[in-house]
Amino acid sequence: MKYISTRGKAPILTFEEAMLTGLARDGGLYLPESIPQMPSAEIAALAGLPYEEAAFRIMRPYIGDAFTDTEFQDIIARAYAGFAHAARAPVVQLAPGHHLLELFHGPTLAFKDFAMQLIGQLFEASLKRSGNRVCIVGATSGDTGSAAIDAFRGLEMVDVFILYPNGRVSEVQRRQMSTPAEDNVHALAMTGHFDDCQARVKDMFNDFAFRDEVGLAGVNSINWARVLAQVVYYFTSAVSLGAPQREVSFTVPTGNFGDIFAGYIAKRMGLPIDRLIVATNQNDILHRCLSGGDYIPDGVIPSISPSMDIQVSSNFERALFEAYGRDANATAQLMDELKAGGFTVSQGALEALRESFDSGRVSEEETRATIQRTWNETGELLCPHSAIGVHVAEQHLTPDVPMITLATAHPAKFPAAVEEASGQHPPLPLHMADLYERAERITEVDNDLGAIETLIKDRIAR
Ligand SMILES: Cc1ncc(COP(=O)(O)O)c(C=O)c1O
Ligand SMILES: N[C@@H](CCOP(=O)(O)O)C(=O)O
Repeated sequence: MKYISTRGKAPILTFEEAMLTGLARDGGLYLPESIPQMPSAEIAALAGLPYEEAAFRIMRPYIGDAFTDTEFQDIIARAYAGFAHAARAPVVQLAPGHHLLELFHGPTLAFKDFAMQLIGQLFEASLKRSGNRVCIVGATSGDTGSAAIDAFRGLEMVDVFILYPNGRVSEVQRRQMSTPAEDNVHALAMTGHFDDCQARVKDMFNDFAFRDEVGLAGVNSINWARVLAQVVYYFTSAVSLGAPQREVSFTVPTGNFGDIFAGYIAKRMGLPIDRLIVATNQNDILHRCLSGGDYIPDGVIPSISPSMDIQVSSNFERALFEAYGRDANATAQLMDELKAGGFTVSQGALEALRESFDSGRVSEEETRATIQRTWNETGELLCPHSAIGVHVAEQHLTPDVPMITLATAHPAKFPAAVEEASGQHPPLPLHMADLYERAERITEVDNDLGAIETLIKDRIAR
């Protein structure tokens, strides 16, 4: 399996190379040159398998010869051993025809753990073999950073620098990033919002001198391996509700478009998915674009679902590449227009996007009301992001196709918002019970590329 860039001008890579690279050298994102198909009988055979075995069967065709089957199976087993639920990604019923896929049973309580714990193991195996070192730089609105720091803390051949928007993540998220004591992990609180952090990370990838000097790697969902790991739970949840004999739909709380794009890949592989529904908060650029075709960022507004406070949605580039019939020049042109302020999706590409995706936007008040109502009616305490998914899903329920809403984080990551909405205080799980007593280690940085690069080089040299 080979990987190509959405902008068509970067070297074609193997899985292992694409994983260790992150962003392509032409600024694009890597995708497999073709999407492997999973026949119905193979999908049906996933029923009842342990999550790890299903993950192996689904991801194996993408890996090429990077790892032997036994190595890959061991890597997957280690990745999910620390999850607090035997099913890893359990499905619970909220109402007739509406199900919740709980993706928050990993060590840092968000769906990011599914990919990040796996990538941590994949990087370790690959770097041990090559003897190379890498410097991971990531941007986070709260969850990617905590998951990355947990997955890579203490790894000898890896340094991790996470840029987060100062004052715009929840206290639990901040403490998850700032309290690990291992000196290979660094929480950098940057002035600005998430889009600024993500832009500086991309700038570092486009600064080839810096990139090559430090051995830059990325673990945001620009990294194909992140998306791949997230494909698995679309299959396991759909099969648990009767796929492939029966279609299902998914509603996905969306920001950077990585998670829902994984659902799109599952559909392209042959999983019978009817609709993929993008659920946004008040930072609704994706909903506006899917509704009218214009993609024009107009500034991030902080919300009670901070992880989705995003206006420049990285993975939408992958969706556009597919919607334009894999036309790399057209994709590159759109991304140039975005730098200059925004773009309009062509009518044909918009229709192609709408063949798979619907969308909805949820206000702050509706988010709070959904947390409260869901708690009262079902006893399920939702985090604000998951509540956005549930609210949008409820507007798209149909009698014949079961809906699965992705619950992307544990309510305990956002206790203030959840308590205000429901009157319930979500306690931290035992392994994090002393989080508020642990010492924090944070470096404040300005939104200044040169200064951040210098800081990273200095820390690595120590
Ligand atoms: C809790 C939570 N929900 C939803 C999202 C949105 O996911 P994506 O960025 O893959 O669209 C994020 C951030 O990525 C998140 O942390
Ligand atoms: N919501 C994310 C933003 C980064 O997304 P990613 O999936 O591209 O890493 C976060 O919590 O950091």
